[in-house]
Amino acid sequence: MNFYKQAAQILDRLGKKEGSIKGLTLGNAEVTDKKRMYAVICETLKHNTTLSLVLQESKLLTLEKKLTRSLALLLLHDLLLQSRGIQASDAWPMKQAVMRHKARLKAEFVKARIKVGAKKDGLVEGEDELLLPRYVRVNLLMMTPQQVIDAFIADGWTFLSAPPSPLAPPAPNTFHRDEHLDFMLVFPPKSDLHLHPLYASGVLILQDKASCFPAAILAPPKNAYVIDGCAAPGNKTSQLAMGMGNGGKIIACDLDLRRLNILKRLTTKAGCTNITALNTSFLTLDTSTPDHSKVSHILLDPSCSGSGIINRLDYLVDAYAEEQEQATILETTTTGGAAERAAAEEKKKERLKSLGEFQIECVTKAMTFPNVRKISYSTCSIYAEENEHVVTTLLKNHWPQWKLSPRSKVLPTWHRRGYPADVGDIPGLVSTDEDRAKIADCLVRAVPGGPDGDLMNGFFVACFERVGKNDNPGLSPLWKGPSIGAKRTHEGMEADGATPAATTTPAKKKKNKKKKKKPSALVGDGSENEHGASDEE
Ligand SMILES: C[S@@+](CC[C@H](N)C(=O)[O-])C[C@H]1O[C@@H](n2cnc3c(N)ncnc32)[C@H](O)[C@@H]1O
Repeated sequence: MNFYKQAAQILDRLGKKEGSIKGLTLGNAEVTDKKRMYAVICETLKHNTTLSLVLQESKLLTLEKKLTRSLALLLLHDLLLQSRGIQASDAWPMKQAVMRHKARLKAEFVKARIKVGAKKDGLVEGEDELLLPRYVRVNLLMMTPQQVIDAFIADGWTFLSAPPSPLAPPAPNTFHRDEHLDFMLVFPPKSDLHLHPLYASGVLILQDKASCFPAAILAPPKNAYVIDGCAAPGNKTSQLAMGMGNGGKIIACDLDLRRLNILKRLTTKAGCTNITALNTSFLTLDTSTPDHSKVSHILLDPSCSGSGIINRLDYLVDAYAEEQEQATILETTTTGGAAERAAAEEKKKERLKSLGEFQIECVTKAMTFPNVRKISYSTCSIYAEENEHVVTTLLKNHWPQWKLSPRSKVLPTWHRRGYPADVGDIPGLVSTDEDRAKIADCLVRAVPGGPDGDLMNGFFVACFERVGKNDNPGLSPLWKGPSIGAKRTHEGMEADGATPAATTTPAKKKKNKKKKKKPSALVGDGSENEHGASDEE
């Protein structure tokens, strides 16, 4: 069969979620040139936002009725993004159908690139991927950052004592430590470390910087009982185990058995020994079992739109499947006009609403564990519906039992915080711009891509703390001020012997106790809770 036709069939099947990219390409006996097929499918998905825009603006599918959407995307990909062009005979009618509009398609491509480059839907394609550094988490269960640095220097790499300023990825063959997370090293974009012996032995973990934020913020003490509620494939679980020095217990729960098996494999490779994997819904966990009733910390990273993720294939497939569905609605209606576009927009809104409801349900469930004190909630979404809106609803429903951890405990030196305009009103508690700014300051965001973004995936984290019997939840609007410009801290660095962000020295604690506590409303004040100890002890 013609290569493009077969590729189009594979895209259609991916759109219907009938298999994985690898399964339908590399694992497909009917595909002869498996490597080429895998590459074409991945690249077309990566550039799907731009190519779909070209398709829409050029009206190619209306002008050339024989072309299907998936075939057109593949041919556009090769025409517009490959120097060798479409690899098919000039006599092939489908190639002719595209080439007839070559000039228009190229013009639309230039426009689409500008639009998409300006972060359409938060997905930054193509070139932006090249700008992202390769972030490496050093697995402190196996080696210290300094040992890894020395190993790379011995391999001929140049170690930079500070990150480039202004913010940029390191130059080729140079690397540096991350300025916010001490266990993280930053390498040039596209550094392929998969064959490095330290990667093979589980010392190097290739994990985006933003994805390390939730476990660093939750920072459970070494002997804690912890649940990672939506855990697979397990990068955050293994980071938790690292921070706890393999002490205590982590219950890693995921609904998807295939993904949970990946978690088991990856956490074993990382030398984690305190993890119990459970293939079940977090929402149905019995909170009264002996183990579950000891749980003090919960990490929740539930399914989300993935709209902050730059070019990760599973998210690209999801986005493609959704777009296929919407495009089918538009193409099967006679007018293809405003009403259908509005319907498609409505559908997207409904999806975000239902994701938001699921996310709220997850955190609400977490709050029912009898001894849970701290919950980190995160998404890799750029949408307020899954981020600030979720936080507002949870605060509305659960204050004064739960409040937000203050900025001083939530990556205080990280500059990108929540968006005040997206924090909703809470009658009697949050109504002014000042209130919203204070809530937003407790939240962490990362803007995807670069150069205007944070050179990582888009991300969001909030941390909730249970208000203890002796804590005064306060009355609006008396939050304690944010600690902007606080000293550099070492979040999540317990295993390395460093002091986590919220830890105070015993002397300071005594002093703090004497001070009359300022009442705070929805934002915690960073002081001790009812258990009489900070989490990091
Ligand atoms: C964003 S991913 C988690 C990524 C993971 N935290 C990591 O860092 O590797 C969301 C996960 O939630 C799982 N999930 C969805 N609904 C769930 C539920 N009700 N209970 C447990 N897991 C669920 C999905 O299978 C998926 O693996």
